[in-house]
Amino acid sequence: MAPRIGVVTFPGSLDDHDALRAVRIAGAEAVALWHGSDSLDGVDAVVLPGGFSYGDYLRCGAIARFAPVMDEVVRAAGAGMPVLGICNGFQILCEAHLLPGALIRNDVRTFVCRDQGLRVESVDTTWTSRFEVGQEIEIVLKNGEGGFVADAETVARLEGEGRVVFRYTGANPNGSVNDIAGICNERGNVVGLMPHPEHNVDPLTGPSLDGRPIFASVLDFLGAHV
Ligand SMILES: NC(=O)CC[C@H](N)C(=O)O
Repeated sequence: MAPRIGVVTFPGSLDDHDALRAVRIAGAEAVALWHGSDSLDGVDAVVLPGGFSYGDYLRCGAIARFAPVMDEVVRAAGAGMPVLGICNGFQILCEAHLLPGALIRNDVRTFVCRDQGLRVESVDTTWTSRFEVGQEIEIVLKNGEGGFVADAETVARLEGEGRVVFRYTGANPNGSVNDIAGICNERGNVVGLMPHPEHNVDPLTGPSLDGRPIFASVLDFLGAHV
């Protein structure tokens, strides 16, 4: 039986359908989950998609973090379930304290939308095992609040423990400390990144298929563990 991967829709989610599609393209069963639910419907992994949950009011992800479904996401993440937060999903993971640090307004003070070069820094996560360390990839970046910040001690710990998963290449697009584009938790089952791998899975829309290994990696993991 194919692993079941859930994608949570919050009011204001934008990229939930693309995430569901990316999951299907990878070969998993895609399960739509709802923010108001207190159940993860027995899924094997969860994606928090991009968008503008609750209209980005207060701060991106600050209200979504209190959605009923998040209690289950936090519990499942603690039990080792793979959880991926894409852009607004990354912001929600930080607000929920599943990942450290915060995402603040881009230093350029404008929304940034472009194809972004990234370097894969860690393949020791549930979502990146299919990449090579140092691999250069291209993934869509589109957000207004993508600047990753954390206190110096936290940044040093992330760097020292190999928990920086992706780094921007070329000019830093948003002021993220150390060019950080994505990080993981200590166990490597929770990953958050600002770029959108779910938009880079189809040759029709391109420009690359570099998002595919993210979803293939978790399928490898689930194939071995479910
Ligand atoms: N693409 C997104 O998920 C955007 C996230 C958030 N609304 C921002 O602008 O930063």
